[in-house]
Amino acid sequence: QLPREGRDLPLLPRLRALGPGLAMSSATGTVTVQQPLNYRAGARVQPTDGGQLEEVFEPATGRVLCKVPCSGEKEVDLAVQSAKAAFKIWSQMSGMERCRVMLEAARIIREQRDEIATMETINNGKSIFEARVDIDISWQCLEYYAGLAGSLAGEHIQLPGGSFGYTRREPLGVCVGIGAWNYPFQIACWKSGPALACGNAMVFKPSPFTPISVVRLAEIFTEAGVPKGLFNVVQGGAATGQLLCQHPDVAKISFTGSVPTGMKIMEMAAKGIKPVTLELGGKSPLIIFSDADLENAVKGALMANFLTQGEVCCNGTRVFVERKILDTFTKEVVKRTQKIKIGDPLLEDTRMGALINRPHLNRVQGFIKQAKEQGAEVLCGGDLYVPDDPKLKNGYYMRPCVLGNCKDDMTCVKEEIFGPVMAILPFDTEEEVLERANATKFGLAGGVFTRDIQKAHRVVAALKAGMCFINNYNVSPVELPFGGYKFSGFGRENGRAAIEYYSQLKTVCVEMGDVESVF
Ligand SMILES: NC(=O)c1ccc[n+]([C@@H]2O[C@H](COP(=O)([O-])OP(=O)(O)OC[C@H]3O[C@@H](n4cnc5c(N)ncnc54)[C@H](O)[C@@H]3O)[C@@H](O)[C@H]2O)c1
Ligand SMILES: C[N+](C)(C)CCCC=O
Repeated sequence: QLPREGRDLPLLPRLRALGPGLAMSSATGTVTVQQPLNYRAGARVQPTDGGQLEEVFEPATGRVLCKVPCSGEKEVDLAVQSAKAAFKIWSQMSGMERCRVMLEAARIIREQRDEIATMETINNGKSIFEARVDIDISWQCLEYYAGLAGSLAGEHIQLPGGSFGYTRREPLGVCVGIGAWNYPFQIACWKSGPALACGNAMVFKPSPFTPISVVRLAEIFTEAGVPKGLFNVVQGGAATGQLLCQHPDVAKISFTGSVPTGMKIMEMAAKGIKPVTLELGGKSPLIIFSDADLENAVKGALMANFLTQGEVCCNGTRVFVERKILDTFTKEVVKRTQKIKIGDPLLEDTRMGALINRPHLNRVQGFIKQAKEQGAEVLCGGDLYVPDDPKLKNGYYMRPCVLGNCKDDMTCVKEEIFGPVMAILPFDTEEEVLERANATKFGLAGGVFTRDIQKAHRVVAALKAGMCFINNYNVSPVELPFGGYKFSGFGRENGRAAIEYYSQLKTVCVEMGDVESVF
């Protein structure tokens, strides 16, 4: 374990300290994590009151990477106090000063992209190919908000008699970020980017399944020059998350996770009148019209379903296909799905790694079993996959699955599976498909493939979803706001819109004449 602050160590020893060879040469099945994974006041620390130990797995092998103590009340309070102290300094800096520090953080992430991606792959199980993209999106996010930091401004409003008013966009204070396990590093950047740009401090709690990479982000912020304590990490599960949400000095909660947990977060936030951002689950529709470019539509359907082993909130898992092209489209989708290379996620040519853990893999398998019982036809995949490499035999792999003969009332069509399972549903008319696409409690995303430009815009305008794609799916430029309708949550991440959710507006009314009193 490293008692010293991360920033005092040169790069290579720091990477090695995470485990033998967690550098570019890391191989699946070789890493163990020894350093503390809490981060407070600019350094890795052991929690003062770390209770229950959570085992953290390497999904590719089923090995235990480390055991992480869950933070209790005292540690949570120390992290919040550390953030509070740093907030006093950071919130007084100009936007341009914050911009420079954040740009430096983005630069370091970019420079260390491969090492961070390796760490993410080892802990999450997604392919290294995808993890690198996640890290690219992460530094781009910090770069984007660094750029906005210097331009945050209020407005001046002229009033009668020379009086005037103006508005100031002010930070909220200590923001809490709570993350899911599918995009651990990226989620932390999507939250800390706008939060820090607006002048806030943050305490972040990653999922107990993926506690590792976000601590590296904390170190990078410190190296880049943020005040010590501006970005802290506490580890733990629901109990630690509750302590954070209920802490009286926390001004805002930004949550990414499931709908049931989102409801609990909102209840806790309501008791403290704290603003919340909720990035929740989905069961999004992808509509393929018969005039679509078939090649692009097929590629789009795979992008909409199989990134990160299907563990993606905005996945277009209900693929509505115009009946005229149902057979051609389905045949092609099945053919390409069967070709997806599954296996060791650190190998360059792997395109699907391992699911997050054994219980989740079993849950996904349960959905497939139920789909069959309800009359769906497994057109390909859905079974467990055991790689030839003996070190991977206890990993959490399955073959990506395409379901045919699906009906709207089947569980596999109604519920978020959060695994590599695509449901294909035929449709006949635009009106019908829109009705069916919107018949869900969720509203995170949606997509349409067509060559008819008017139809494309008409359809996305009618979709009740926060993030819509025309002729593509699951691309995520950081400039575009991302977030849900209905049970998929509210608030936005990315884009200028996120600034609204990490700042508050103060209005100042200035009298230039005498007071005209009514008394
Ligand atoms: N909309 C988005 O941007 C987005 C992105 C990624 C994942 N998700 C959703 O996340 C879900 C999968 O993630 P998950 O399984 O980690 O979700 P989850 O709700 O189980 O956990 C999310 C986080 O909340 C914490 N938590 C759990 N109970 C809590 C409580 N009572 N109080 C405070 N914190 C608590 C967990 O420890 C974890 O850090 C899926 O539904 C997926 O769609 C949404
Ligand atoms: C980067 N993606 C693919 C748009 C995923 C965003 C986060 C959702 O789980």
